Amino acid sequence: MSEASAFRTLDDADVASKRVLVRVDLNVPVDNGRVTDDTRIQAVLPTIREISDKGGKVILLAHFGRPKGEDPTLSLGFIAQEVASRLGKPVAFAPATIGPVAEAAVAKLQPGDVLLLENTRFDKREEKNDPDFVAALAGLGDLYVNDAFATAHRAHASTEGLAHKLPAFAGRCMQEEIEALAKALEKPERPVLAVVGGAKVSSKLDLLGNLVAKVDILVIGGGMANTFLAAQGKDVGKSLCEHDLAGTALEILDKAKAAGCEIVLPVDALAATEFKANAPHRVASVDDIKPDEMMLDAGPASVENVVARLKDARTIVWNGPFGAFELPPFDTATVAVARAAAELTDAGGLLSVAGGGDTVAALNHAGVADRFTYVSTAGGAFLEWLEGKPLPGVEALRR
Ligand SMILES: Nc1ncnc2c1ncn2[C@@H]1O[C@H](COP(=O)(O)OP(=O)(O)OP(=O)(O)O)[C@@H](O)[C@H]1O
Ligand SMILES: O=C(O)[C@H](O)COP(=O)(O)O
Repeated sequence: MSEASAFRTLDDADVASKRVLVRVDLNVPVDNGRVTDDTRIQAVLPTIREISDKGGKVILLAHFGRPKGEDPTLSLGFIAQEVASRLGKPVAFAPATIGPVAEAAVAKLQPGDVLLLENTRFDKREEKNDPDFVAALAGLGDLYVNDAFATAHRAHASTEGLAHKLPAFAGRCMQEEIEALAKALEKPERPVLAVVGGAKVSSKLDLLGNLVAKVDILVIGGGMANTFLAAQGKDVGKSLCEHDLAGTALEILDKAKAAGCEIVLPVDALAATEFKANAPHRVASVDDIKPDEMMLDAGPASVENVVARLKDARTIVWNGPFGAFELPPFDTATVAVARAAAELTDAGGLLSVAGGGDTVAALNHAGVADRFTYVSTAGGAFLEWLEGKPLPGVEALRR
């Protein structure tokens, strides 16, 4: 039995005229109210279309960012239009997740209609998987479809709790992700090189402890690398860094040593005093960062180190960019490593899998996403899957 057939899918769901709560990941990169990479939106269109075409009433549930309570800057209102224009049909928006406003919006739906509810994380009970909040969400639907593989590592009300309250099914994106990742990485050829970078240091650092037992080389980049460099006693100036997590970083280095996993940290950086595109910058050794400087990208010697390791690797798994790639020239390291991985993949010597909202945006920016063996919508969830951890959102869907 394939991994995906362990789940009920849309093939098993009778959606006609039903109110179908569909959890999607619309946590897309945005700049000035504009979606800069729509991969996650495109990924959920097949599920929305299929339910709508079969006469179901589609009620989309999604989060955006990490709000602490209601936060108008993190409203999903503008995303409804973004989904509608790609779907080719209207998507209504309710400025509430539960309660009378949401109920009224659901009551208006005709078969085939699509509605997006407000950011699920505006209610603190979402992340606590609170039974009352789950019940309130469940009251809005007859069926539940989870199409948010990228959020499946969270045991939240809309990603896990609902699956126990309503008949639950995997959406097409969820199904494809589970199958494709299992196929690509079931028995990865070694050496396996993992790249973990990006900005979500506190939520991803812990899992590196397990990852070092699974991969041969772990390349650490972005804000994650700064945290390790600081833990080693280096002055990282004003760089993105979680100083409190120095102890965890050192433990991970010990675990890597014990597991025989090589850790590759940056040796140089593009250092700047302003966080903006084209900020004046210099190439600096990681031992020579001034107190007012930020390491906004890995430097050329670091890139050379990574590319050299990559040439010997047979598999690369990648989440998190090397730098603030949205702001040129701090995209240089990410683009260089992405292109090197794409070339080695084209040449047939490397299997390349990458994932994450911003990571995919970075690969698209480098023009190489379609040359990778597989690109997942998921970042944190992809890393936890790699670690071998059961993902609560996936587990709750098992038959
Ligand atoms: N050195 C750095 N300093 C500041 N920001 C950085 C640095 N390196 C990377 N970043 C930022 O990290 C962000 C991406 O990190 P993140 O961990 O969210 O990756 P992701 O691929 O979106 O994964 P996920 O899907 O789990 O969110 C980008 O916005 C980028 O600007
Ligand atoms: O971007 C992601 O990785 C997912 O949307 C999950 O977001 P979170 O890390 O804020 O839970």
